[in-house]
Amino acid sequence: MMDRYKTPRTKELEFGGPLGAMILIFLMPATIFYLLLTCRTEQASVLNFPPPLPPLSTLWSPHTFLLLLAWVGLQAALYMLPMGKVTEGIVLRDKSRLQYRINAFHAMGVTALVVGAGLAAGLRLSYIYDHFLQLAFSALLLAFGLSFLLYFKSLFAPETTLAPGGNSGNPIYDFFMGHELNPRIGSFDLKYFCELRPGLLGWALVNMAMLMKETELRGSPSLAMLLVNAFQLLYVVDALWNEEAILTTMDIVHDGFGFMLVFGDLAWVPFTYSLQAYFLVNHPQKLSLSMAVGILLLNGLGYCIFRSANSQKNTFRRNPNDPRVTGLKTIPTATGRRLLVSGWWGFVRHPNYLGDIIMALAWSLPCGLTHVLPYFYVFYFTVLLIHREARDEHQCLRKYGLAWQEYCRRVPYRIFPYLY
Ligand SMILES: NC(=O)C1=CN([C@@H]2O[C@H](COP(=O)(O)OP(=O)(O)OC[C@H]3O[C@@H](n4cnc5c(N)ncnc54)[C@H](OP(=O)(O)O)[C@@H]3O)[C@@H](O)[C@H]2O)C=CC1
Ligand SMILES: CC(C)=CCC[C@@H](C)[C@H]1CC=C2C3=C(CC[C@@]21C)[C@@]1(C)CC[C@H](O)C(C)(C)[C@@H]1CC3
Repeated sequence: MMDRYKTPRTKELEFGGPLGAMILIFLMPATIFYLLLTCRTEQASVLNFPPPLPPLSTLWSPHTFLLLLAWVGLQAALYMLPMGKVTEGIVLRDKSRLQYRINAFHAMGVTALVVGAGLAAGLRLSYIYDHFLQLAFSALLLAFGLSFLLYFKSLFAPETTLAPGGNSGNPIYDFFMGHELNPRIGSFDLKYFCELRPGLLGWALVNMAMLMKETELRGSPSLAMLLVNAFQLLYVVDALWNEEAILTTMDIVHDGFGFMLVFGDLAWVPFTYSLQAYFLVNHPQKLSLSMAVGILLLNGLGYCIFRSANSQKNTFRRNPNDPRVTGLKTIPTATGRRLLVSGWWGFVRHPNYLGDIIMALAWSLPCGLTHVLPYFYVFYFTVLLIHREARDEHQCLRKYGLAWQEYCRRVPYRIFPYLY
């Protein structure tokens, strides 16, 4: 009976299959250290050979590792507190639905109070800047450790609970993509927890630490640093406020919880997304008021597109009869669900990605035009979203068939109008 709910073998492998997965398992950590080490040099030039990696005895610090564990522990404790509502995820293969607690925004409020109290008591956040490489190394160890434990756990998981994207039978590929879809310890959902809390809040905390360090060095924070902090904090707050929307993303619905997401959430996000702020500590930039206003407007434009496109689709998916979306044109599909073909989703096929990429540019511009390094996020993110868009199109074509082809005919551009 349960056999028909078994997750089928993953046939179409992504990221270049096991070899691609193996390369990424080495490349992702190497990229973090390359970026951080280059950023610490005076020239911060991508043309120079990167400085050598410090010896392991310098990178490993039990103190920073314990601090990292304490941070993740605090977030885990806040996740378990019975505050906020409980909601249901999408219907799973075996027709069940998992329950999720929606309290990331509350967790952020409590975290802000804890950090605020710490600062009042003399806590030096600039410790994070001073021990940035050690912290990144600790996060790397934590991510590898958790990924191995998750893969081991998945070997004993029922076949109905495996991830459609990470059940190839190749251990390296499945370790990377994630073998189990929603690994849980009791009601504690590890993927859902990691996706938003320790990494995203960690990113905001790292940015604030960079601002504190700059203030210690120069007496006051620069306009560029304030803009980077404000823009990225808005993005983090937005993600936590709209926590429920994450339950329908590819990461939660399709991808397992393996190295890609574990490392992405716990190490990649806090240590590469904060690169602009890290760069500004040692490479101060003069920003005129008119430039700052221009960048502010660009970020506002990106954010408006990102937020209204995401909200339009989420509102439509939750209730197609909601008055905010009833005026929009749609295409019926064989699944009974409809596709929007006007409004933001009639402009390009991924308007939310367009808004996100515009914001990415606004986050790097405060770092000036003299260095390429702080633009890493723009390059990486454009590649990530182009690849993600192709993965999503593939899944939508499978799901909606002819209706998807009709949508592509009526809305020909994927992300950038008239370009791509
Ligand atoms: N900062 C970061 O590092 C990252 C940020 N992001 C951001 O996360 C957000 C979510 O992105 P992501 O999860 O990739 O995907 P999307 O929110 O774009 O969701 C894609 C899904 O939307 C539905 N859909 C697509 N077209 C239509 C349409 N015309 N009408 C109605 N429904 C449609 C389909 O699912 P269905 O039909 O089943 O509902 C499709 O699978 C984005 O804003 C993205 O920019 C993403 C990755 C990394
Ligand atoms: C190959 C490689 C570099 C993989 C790592 C990718 C991950 C870093 C990203 C995959 C999807 C993500 C999402 C967010 C952060 C980055 C990762 C984990 C996200 C939490 C950022 C905030 C957004 O508002 C979001 C909640 C929509 C988003 C979800 C996807």
